[in-house]
Amino acid sequence: MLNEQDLRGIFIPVITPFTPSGELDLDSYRTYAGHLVKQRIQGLVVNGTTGESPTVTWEEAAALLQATKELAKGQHIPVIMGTGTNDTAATVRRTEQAGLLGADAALVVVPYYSRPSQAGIIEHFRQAARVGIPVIAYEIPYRTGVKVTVDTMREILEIDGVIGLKDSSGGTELVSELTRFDSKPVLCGEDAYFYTSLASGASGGMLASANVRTNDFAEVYRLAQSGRFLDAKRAFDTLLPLIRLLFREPNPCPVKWLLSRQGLIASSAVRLPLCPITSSLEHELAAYV
Ligand SMILES: O=C(O)C1=N[C@H](C(=O)O)C[C@H](O)C1
Repeated sequence: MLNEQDLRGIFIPVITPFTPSGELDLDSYRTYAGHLVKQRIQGLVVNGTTGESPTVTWEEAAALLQATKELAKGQHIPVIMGTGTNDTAATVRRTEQAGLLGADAALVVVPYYSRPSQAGIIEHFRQAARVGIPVIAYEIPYRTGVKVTVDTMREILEIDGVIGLKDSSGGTELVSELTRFDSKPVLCGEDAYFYTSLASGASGGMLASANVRTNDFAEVYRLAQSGRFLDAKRAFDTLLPLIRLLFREPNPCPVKWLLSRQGLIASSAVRLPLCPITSSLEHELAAYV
């Protein structure tokens, strides 16, 4: 199981490879994730946004978790599983199942679509944390449709069993306010803000773009951790053009295209409503193959 102290460094939200006809491609997954576990990373996240959780079935996610656990075991890399939905009871059930399947922690997104009150959001996390496996809260208002305030997030982080936050709020208010008072760890989940978040108190990142040039992201983290912020910024600046391309069209379509061109997965297929990337983006991304 993961604890607060382990929530530092680079965590990779994995993609879910499909065959061109849309079936789960576990052979590709093993090649790709087998490559990732040899990089300078501190954890893997299955069934996150990058893993196309809205269109991956729970049975497929369970198969991915099992494959990931097998690959990560030898390297002692923890595996986190996305279990959050917009239904508290379903989230609790999934978090229980993730624990039984051997996940080291659950990533629980702020409940989306129904736009609950701040009190409802706190209660959602309280119930998920009661399951007994470590919970990482995930704030991503541009996807959920509801914004968690700093005070609410402070309360969520005080819940026993919640070990930290993945912050994709697209700013530095949460990370800088929360870490001012010795809070539980905050990981950056907004790739273009990675350096700024580290400089504002983040303890690492959970970053889709770190699927590519993984060790360069690890180096940005290492430099920031050793207090070499100018060097960290310079290193991060070299990654920014790639990050911008990877988020020009919906994540994870560009990342999958690049991984398939690098030969790590057999196909860049995505499930609708996600679409293959445009040829103009392909053209620009080709420089990173
Ligand atoms: O899957 C994730 O975890 C991430 N999802 C974000 C998103 O697609 O909105 C991006 C972040 O890099 C990691």
